[in-house]
Amino acid sequence: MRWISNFPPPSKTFTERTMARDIQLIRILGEETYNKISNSKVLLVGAGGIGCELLKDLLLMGYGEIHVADLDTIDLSNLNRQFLFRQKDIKKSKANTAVAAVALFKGNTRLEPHHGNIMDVSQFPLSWFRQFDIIFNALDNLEARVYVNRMALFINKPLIESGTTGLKDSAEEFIDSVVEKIFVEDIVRLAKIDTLWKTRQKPIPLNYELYSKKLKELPTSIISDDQKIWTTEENLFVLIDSLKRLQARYKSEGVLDFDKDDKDTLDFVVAAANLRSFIFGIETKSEFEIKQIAGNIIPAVATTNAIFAGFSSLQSLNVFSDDPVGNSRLIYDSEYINKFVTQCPPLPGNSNCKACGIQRGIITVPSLDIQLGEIHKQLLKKFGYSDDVSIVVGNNRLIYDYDFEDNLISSLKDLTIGSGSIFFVSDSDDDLQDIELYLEVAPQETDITLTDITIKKKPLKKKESKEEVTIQDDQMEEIFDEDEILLIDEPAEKRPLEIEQEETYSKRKKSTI
Ligand SMILES: Nc1ncnc2c1ncn2[C@@H]1O[C@H](COP(=O)(O)OP(=O)(O)OP(=O)(O)O)[C@@H](O)[C@H]1O
Ligand SMILES: [Zn+2]
Repeated sequence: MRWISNFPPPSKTFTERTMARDIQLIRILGEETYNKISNSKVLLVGAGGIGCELLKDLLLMGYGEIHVADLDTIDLSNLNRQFLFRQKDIKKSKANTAVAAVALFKGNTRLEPHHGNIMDVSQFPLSWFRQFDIIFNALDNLEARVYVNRMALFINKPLIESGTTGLKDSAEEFIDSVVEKIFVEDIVRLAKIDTLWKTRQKPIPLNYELYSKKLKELPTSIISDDQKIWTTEENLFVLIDSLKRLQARYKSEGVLDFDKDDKDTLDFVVAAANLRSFIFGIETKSEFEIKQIAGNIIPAVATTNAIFAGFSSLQSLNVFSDDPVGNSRLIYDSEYINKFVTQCPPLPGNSNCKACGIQRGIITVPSLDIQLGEIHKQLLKKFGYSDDVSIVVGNNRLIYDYDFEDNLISSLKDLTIGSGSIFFVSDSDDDLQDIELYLEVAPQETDITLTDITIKKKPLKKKESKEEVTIQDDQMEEIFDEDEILLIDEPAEKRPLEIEQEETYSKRKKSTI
């Protein structure tokens, strides 16, 4: 990137720094996009691993206003990757702390933290979401993700989604090379960096040759002794044995997740952790003790979070382009061993999908004294449904269908339906598409209003044929040139367990919203 060398040297004051950054941004983005970004207001949901990265990225891109929402407080276990937080911040609100932490480099951006659950309708009603031009998800659970996605669909705002999970799986083809790499080569390299060991004990690489000679003499019974603190050779023995067991299971079961109650995965974690402790002069522990610690492990990789937060922020540039949807890309880890990421165009909606297969709109009422019957009448009139519809509110609470008219004379208040309730209307004749409506109360209005949407006819059901989303091979491209980002320098071959990989991949495609 040549422009860096032309760029003025680091300046001292806040204003100087901010100005310098803006000049840099204009050079990169062009004045038009720069202006659009600096006049945009965005919402970041989640201030965890990805959220901290994303907040930094969005600030550096020069967004005009950023709101950060998170329900949680900071935990000790967050500090390894949620780099905006320090020890002194433990127990404080993530949203408030993240916003305070970036004050030094926030430039001209206005920031607002919100400590709360994004699914809390009283704190975050739909009308609150409307103020934003773009919404970024940096969440760790499906429920909240699906919820924010729905809100974005109700108000037709762009949502940029991101997520990462732990380490990539590899075939673990060669146990020896795994042990050599992790416990010998990497340690030799680390030990050479003198500055790291000024105040700490230097790690000692594992003498693999020496210990591996002793392995044959060991009884397999040690594996079941979870109270004993294993010796170094016992740990190596368990590591190799568990790797073999895991390898065998991988062939039939595919990718295995760590589970503290799964002996094979626990043995591997205990042995690997103890060997590492031995190398670094840390006290080793029994399997029983490690089981308790490892039960809380969060498999998160800081660099992966940083990379995907980067993609997420860059994707937002498409919002300002002339074809936001057409230019957007799904970016995910590559199936190829020497590529880090792959991209493809956004997947088309699936008419069987609860998230994207239905129409969404807003129903506005002047007050909660309105009777359900009036809403029912408006629904039929506006959308053309026959009388035979069913109306469900929230999580599966049926409030009306053809044979259940009792509630029509009740007010919304009496039915305990309030602002933020979601109505799901389906055509019992299966003729017209289903619709989901978000209820808003607007005292300034005099009548019930319904969003202008055209309800289409339902496609005729093919017999049990599920719609499948497939991506053409030529739609997928590798995102970078090989020499730009090459994490592992092996030829571009498919991994040996190609078939399992392919299956996991197609499952993922189908589950993408
Ligand atoms: N309903 C919700 N409302 C607001 N914030 C939420 C909600 N659900 C989850 N969060 C927040 O989302 C954040 C998710 O961050 P977390 O670090 O757990 O996952 P991540 O960003 O995917 O990164 P990592 O993979 O490093 O764990 C958490 O700080 C959590 O409090
Ligand atoms: Zn969908």
